Amino acid sequence: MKDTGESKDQQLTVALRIRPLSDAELEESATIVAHRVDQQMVVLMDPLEDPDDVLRANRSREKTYMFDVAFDYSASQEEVYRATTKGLIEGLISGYNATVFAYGPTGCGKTYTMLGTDKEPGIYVRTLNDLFRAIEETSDDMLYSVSMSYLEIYNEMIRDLLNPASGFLDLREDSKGVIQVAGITEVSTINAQEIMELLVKGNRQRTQEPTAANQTSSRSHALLQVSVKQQSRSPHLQQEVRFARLFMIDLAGSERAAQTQNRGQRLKEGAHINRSLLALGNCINALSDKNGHKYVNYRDSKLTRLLKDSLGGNSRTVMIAHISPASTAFEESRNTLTYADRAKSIRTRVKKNLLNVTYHIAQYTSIITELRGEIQRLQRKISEQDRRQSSERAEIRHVQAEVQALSSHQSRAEVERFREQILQTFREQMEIRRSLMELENSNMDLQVETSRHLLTIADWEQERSRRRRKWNETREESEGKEESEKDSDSSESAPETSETHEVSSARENLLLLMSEQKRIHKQKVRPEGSQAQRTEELLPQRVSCEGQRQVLGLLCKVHELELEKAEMQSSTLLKDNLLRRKERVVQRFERHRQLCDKIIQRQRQFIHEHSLLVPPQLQELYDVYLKEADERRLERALALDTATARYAIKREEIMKGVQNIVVKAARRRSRALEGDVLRFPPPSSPLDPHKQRSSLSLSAVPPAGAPLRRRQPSPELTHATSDDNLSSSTGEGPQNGPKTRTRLGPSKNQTPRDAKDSEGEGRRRKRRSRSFEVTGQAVSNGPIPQSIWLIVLYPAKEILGQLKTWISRLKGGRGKSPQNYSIALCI
Ligand SMILES: Nc1ncnc2c1ncn2[C@@H]1O[C@H](COP(=O)(O)OP(=O)(O)OP(=O)(O)O)[C@@H](O)[C@H]1O
Repeated sequence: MKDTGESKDQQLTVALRIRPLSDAELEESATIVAHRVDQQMVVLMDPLEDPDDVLRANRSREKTYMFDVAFDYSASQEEVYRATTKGLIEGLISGYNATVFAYGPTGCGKTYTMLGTDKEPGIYVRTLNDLFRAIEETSDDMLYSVSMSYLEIYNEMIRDLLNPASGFLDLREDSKGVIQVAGITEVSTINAQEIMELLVKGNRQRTQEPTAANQTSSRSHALLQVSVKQQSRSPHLQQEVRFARLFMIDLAGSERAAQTQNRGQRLKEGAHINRSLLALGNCINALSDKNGHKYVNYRDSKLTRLLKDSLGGNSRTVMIAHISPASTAFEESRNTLTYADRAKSIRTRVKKNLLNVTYHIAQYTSIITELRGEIQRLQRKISEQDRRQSSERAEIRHVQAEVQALSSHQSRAEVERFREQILQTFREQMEIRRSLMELENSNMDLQVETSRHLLTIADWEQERSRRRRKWNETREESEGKEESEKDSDSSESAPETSETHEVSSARENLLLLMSEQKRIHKQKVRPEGSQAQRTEELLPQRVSCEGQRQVLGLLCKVHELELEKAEMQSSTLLKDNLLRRKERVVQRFERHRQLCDKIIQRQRQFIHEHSLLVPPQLQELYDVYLKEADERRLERALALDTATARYAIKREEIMKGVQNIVVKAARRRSRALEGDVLRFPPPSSPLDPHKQRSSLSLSAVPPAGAPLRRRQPSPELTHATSDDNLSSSTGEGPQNGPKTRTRLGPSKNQTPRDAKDSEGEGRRRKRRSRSFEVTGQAVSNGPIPQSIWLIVLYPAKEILGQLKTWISRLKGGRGKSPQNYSIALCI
């Protein structure tokens, strides 16, 4: 705050108030020695002066005092207030400090003047009322702020009367030299009623004790401070902010011990009171020194320190001195009048406290300057932050680039690792596929071997049955003949029934082959936890990059094509195998046909050389047989053609199916790898022949059923393959009638075992050639043996025609019954 008001000296206003005689004074028959002569003059008469004293006859017993205003007992509170304090209010709201304090001996009416009674309120209430009234009158234009504090100095200690619990407070002097009470309660309000309540509350806290001089003697100095701040409501460059404070002080009264008859605490209180009042008197003396050189010791008491500004500083000050008119209080009245009279000469330098425009502009300029400086500082800070952020961003970009490069390197390494895994998986699948092919081939060979051994056993059993039957028939015939023939029959023994070494060896081999087949079947079962399965499970989780998906997708496509190629090679091999077997069958048939030709030629030769007659029934049977043989030969040839065609079609379908599966798997995998979601079908084993192949197994294992259909001959082909041997040996048992079977000799491709078997077969053939008989009855009643069908499958027409000829000759040549003819056919 800058004090721009011009200071001017102002004399301390001193008023004197003479209270009425008290009841006690009246009882003491005290006379009135203090008189108010006029509004300013007071006369004090010495009651001890003897009027009859001649020596002092020229001397006046009266002493006259002039004050700014004087009141006697008839003066009302209102008059006192108007004459002493009311004029301060205008100055207060204009920015002038003011002080009103009541001074005088105990019981002379100081508290009465300042505080008053409910009916006759004192200066406190009236001042506050007028202050708030003035504020209210000008509040439309001006903005006010009023605060109040209230304290007492008791035994040289300061107490906050608005908050006594705060304890004793200290005095501090601020930088401008103004005395402040540290920690004092300062209540801000513009409500007069509220401030009155605070005043009453504070007065209740003030220390008052009865003494002999005053039943309500104040034992402390009381200071009520009201601060007023005022400024115009309208914003204006010339706006002033005024600030002022008003002290209203009710001092404790000086007292004489004899008068108050105080003891103990009261006496101690009186001593403190007198000491502080003495300090105040000294200050007044000093301040009233006309030369103005006397030192003013404000620091002697807290009272004088607080009144420093009021007595000698920036304040309009009013001193209201109180005296008793009674003669008994003459000394105190005289002292009071003396001090009051001296105080009149005290001059203060009054200045208006205000914040004016100049101060505002300067302040704003200062603030603007400070703000500009702050803005520049912040701008510099922002620039530094920007530079730091840009450098950090560059660093981040650099780190990101490094991380990206590293991650790209890692990504490449990861893709390479995946590629290796996929390659390993495909290698594994290829190996598995090769193994499966080998197993299938081995299985087929085993089946051929098994069929061959079964055939050996069946032949032996058939032969055994035939021998038994023959032996039984011979025995029956022998029993029916004459006794003369008994000798020859008795020599015939039962046929051999024990197994040959060949048969027992076939049985042993059969067992071995069956166990081998079981082993192969187990090997075909999918091993658990293969690399392919693990890769299949991990790959979708690992692949996260689009590039990786594309690379791995292409890799999968390449290897799917590789597997497709392997599949086709496998199919080609199987086809070649089948062709080779068919070729062997054809070769066997061809050898059989040649053998039949040879037999028929020899039979013709035999019949011709021996001029044998063929029974008619046999001739008819031969005719029927030749006719049916021709038809069946054609049907067989047609069936073979149809079977071949069907096999080709089926093979084609299987190949297409395999290709479709391969293509679908490739598309699915490509979609999975290239699509948003890398979805693989539920894990399945590429080795499990009973499941669909997995996504990664590609064409390694065909779907269930397909390989079996492809690798097993069709029903039509069964007759032309190894199953032909099996069915011919087991499908038609010996009880169905005589059965001939053609066994082929060892071929170029035969193994030693095959050669051995062929030798056994040769021996059997010899045996059959000796004992095999075909009668017309047997041929006509029983089904046509397949072996005979095989014999006549490829005979030339000429041979058949010749056969008809000699059969017809047999029928009509010798006239014998057909039953009596038997033709031994060496097959
Ligand atoms: N002008 C007056 N008119 C009527 N009664 C008065 C007047 N002045 C004082 N009295 C009465 O005199 C008595 C003492 O007054 P008061 O307590 O105000 O004296 P005091 O100076 O404050 O004393 P102390 O210094 O001991 O506090 C009170 O009962 C008061 O009512």
